Amino acid sequence: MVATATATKRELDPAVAEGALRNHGTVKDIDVAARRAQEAANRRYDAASWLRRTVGIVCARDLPEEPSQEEFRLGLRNGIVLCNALNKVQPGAIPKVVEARTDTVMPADGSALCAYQYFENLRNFLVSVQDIGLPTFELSDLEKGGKGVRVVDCILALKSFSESKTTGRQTPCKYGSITKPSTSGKHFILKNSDAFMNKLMRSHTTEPIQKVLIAEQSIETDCCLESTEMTTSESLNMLVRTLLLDKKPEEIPLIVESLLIKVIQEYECRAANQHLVNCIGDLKGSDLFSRPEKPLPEKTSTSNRVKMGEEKPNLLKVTEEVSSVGRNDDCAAEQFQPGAEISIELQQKRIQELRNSLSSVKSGMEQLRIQYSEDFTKIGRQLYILSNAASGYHKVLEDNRKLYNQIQDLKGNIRVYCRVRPFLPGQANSSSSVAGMEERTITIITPAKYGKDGSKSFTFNKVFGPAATQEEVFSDMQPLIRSVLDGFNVCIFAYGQTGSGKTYTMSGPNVLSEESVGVNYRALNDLFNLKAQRKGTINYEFFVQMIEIYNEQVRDLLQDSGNRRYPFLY
Ligand SMILES: Nc1ncnc2c1ncn2[C@@H]1O[C@H](COP(=O)(O)OP(=O)(O)OP(=O)(O)O)[C@@H](O)[C@H]1O
Repeated sequence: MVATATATKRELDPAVAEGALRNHGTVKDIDVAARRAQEAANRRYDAASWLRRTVGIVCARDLPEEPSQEEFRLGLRNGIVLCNALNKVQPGAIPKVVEARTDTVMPADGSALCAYQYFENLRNFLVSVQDIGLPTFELSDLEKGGKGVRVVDCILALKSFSESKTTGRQTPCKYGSITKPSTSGKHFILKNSDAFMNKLMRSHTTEPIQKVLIAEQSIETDCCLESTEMTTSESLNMLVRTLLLDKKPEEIPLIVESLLIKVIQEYECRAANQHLVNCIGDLKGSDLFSRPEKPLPEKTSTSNRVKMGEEKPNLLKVTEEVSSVGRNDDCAAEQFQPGAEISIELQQKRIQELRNSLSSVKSGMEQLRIQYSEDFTKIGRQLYILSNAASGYHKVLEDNRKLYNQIQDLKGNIRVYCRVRPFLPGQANSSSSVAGMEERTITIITPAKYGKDGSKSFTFNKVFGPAATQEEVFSDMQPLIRSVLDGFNVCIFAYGQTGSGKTYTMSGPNVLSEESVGVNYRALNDLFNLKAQRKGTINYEFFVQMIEIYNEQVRDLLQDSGNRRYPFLY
């Protein structure tokens, strides 16, 4: 009980304990609080003592043997003692410890070092401790209002680890509270929680409430996490009971209403803070942990300006204070308005939609690019084939021309055909001098000589009888027309006595039809058709000349005036 009394004296103001006792009216409550405070103090002493032994009293000069909670925090907040202790336990765990300058005069709040210095130390310490697998704490736990119990737990776990290394036995860690510290949520929740409690204190400060809260805070910060949660619940119950204790029944609904309003405001503020933290975390990623933690706007500054002992028992004052808290909560109200949060969410949603659209457009463009690429490849292949075909076309054409004309030569360069015209009208009863016709031979009856009839046979390339059509006659000489366009000279002419049918064969009758047109028209028609067929490869020009040879005179039949006789003068 002596140790208990000492610890209680260090941790709890007697007035607080008295106030808690008076307001709660139960000895049991204060006993529990005192016991917890004693346990917390003992563990803190244990941790401080081990640290001093481990790093030496010179290094741990700022850490008393039996430090108060504040002394404990100030002695460790630069991280030098912690880092050195860890290096003793685990040599080389922290390669570089940022030491404090000896000429620096450390003020009461321990801010002699720059923030980054103790931040680097503490961060390196926490990372190393976490790597070992020991429980860690939050950086904010070494600030005012932080949960020092976590720091104590961490140090005692390190102590156990050190002892287990020394003895070679595995010592179960009984102080595990945070095996992997969160760098965002809990930290800010802690701040908000403090602000919330301060608001309540400021709004409803009566001496008993202050005392209860001070006792509760002292207990809360020095107990383990489970105990803390339980204590918070109990403190809220006590707070509410105390608040409503001396109130008239008709005042209670209004008080409860004002409390609920505050709770809602607090909740919204926390949600906004959490959302902002998440946004920053998304933007910076892991960079969040690598930078010094910057505390949120100190919402308790307003409440700190309110004197703790100031009594406002009047309900109107309470209500006014509640609303003034909402107004004066400057940073939170300005930075984390619900409207701003909605706007940010809306912008994020739109950005996401734009990203989705951009992604779909990109994929569409990529598909189009692939499709175009495939099409171009196909076209290229076809073009290559066509190019090869075009380059080989003239060669093939030449080969074809040569082969074709060789066939014509084999058929004979000079071909003679015989055509027998039918009897003209009015000659039906006349006797024919043709004795017989075969495909290539015609037999003519010769006049009687010396009283004896005779016949004579003639052979031609082909013999056409009276029934032969214009088309049949032309089909035998049609291949020669193509030879003209291959560069060969061709001559087709008719020979025979007057009235034998030369004009009819070469040109046709007086009244022309498709079937009756003669060789000239058909040949010209073929020439123009072949020219059209070879339009893309060969260009032909046609010239026509018509002459007459009569009585040893040559005349140009297409000359309308001037000299029509040979030699022609153009
Ligand atoms: N194969 C035929 N079928 C029907 N009628 C024909 C045929 N051959 C010639 N004739 C007719 O015979 C007549 C004489 O023919 P055509 O004028 O062609 O003879 P020609 O040899 O040109 O004579 P010329 O040397 O005097 O000019 C014409 O009336 C013609 O219509």
